[in-house]
Amino acid sequence: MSSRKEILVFDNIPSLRSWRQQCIKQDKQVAFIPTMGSLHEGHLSLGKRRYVKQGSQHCPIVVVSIFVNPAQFAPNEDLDKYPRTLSNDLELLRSLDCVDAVFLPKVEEIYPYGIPLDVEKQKGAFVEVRDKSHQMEGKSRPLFFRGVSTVVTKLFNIVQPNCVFFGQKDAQQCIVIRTLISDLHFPIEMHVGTTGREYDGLAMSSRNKYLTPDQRNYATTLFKGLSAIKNEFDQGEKNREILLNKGYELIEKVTKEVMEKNLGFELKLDYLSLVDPRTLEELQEIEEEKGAILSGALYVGKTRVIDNLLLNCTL
Ligand SMILES: Nc1ncnc2c1ncn2[C@@H]1O[C@H](COP(=O)(O)OP(=O)(O)OP(=O)(O)O)[C@@H](O)[C@H]1O
Ligand SMILES: CC(C)(CO)[C@@H](O)C(=O)[O-]
Ligand code: BAL
Repeated sequence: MSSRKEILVFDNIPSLRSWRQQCIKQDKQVAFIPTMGSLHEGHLSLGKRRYVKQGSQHCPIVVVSIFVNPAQFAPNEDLDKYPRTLSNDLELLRSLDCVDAVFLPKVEEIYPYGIPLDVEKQKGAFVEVRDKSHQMEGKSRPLFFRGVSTVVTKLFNIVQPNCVFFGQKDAQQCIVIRTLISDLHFPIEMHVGTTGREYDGLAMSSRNKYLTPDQRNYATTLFKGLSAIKNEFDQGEKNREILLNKGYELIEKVTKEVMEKNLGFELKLDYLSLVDPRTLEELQEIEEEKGAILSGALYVGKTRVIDNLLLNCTL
């Protein structure tokens, strides 16, 4: 019978730090996967990818953090009801058999002055990645990337990882973090894992737990819209209007269907976006060699589903 690797659980900064010091003394490199918990296969694939690809010689130690970060939630968002499933998360991580430590910091330790969601009332140090945080997701969630950049900076300083793993599902987040690593001179190598999807294409996400069975059936609408656009791009179309119209048409058709069926919820498209992967500027025409990030957000009832597809580019 194979014995499972024990996972160390650190619930405060000093204990994590003193363990990390031991790793440094032993010259052991650390891989780090920050999460907000409520883990699913999408998260786990990030861990497996590190394990398989990097191999135990590169980063033999894997640390996962679970922290629902209040600073990235707007006052009208779902901080209070965000799924928290710690014992299940720990069990899933144990089943991976490649995670060495889990970091579970408390809100009071990460934000010693408290963290009111009203930004005017916040105190202390915050981190902004300007010019990469106001487009796409940032347009709908204006302080989201300030919250993400701040907590990721704090976590990087505490964990001191050699390499970090983020998911393509949050494409703009990957670009913001890459810029943060470079501009703040963190000696960290960043890796992006491809989006883990359900059998029907829906991007795995902790928030999918909010969906009722009827809503779940229609939650693939965004992915279908994005895929219709990508299909057109793959056949040679490069013009924004023609491309995006393919997506709008499909999403509008399904939106009407949901309304007519009177299912007790609505589909509401928040945005579709087609941007330059470096500048995040909206594109009128895609240049073959530069490619584009195609992304969007769709409300399925009150649940906001996001997704993206890369058109001839990487993150
Ligand atoms: N389907 C997925 N495939 C690959 N990586 C993912 C997937 N979903 C999330 N991740 C990545 O896992 C990390 C932690 O994400 P997080 O804990 O916010 O989960 P989430 O499912 O994205 O939650 P939410 O529903 O709040 O968006 C991030 O780097 C995120 O991009
Ligand atoms: C990177 C992150 C853990 C910061 O809270 C979060 O935004 C996420 O899970 O994608
Ligand atoms: N994965 C993104 C976390 C959030 O939407 O808050």
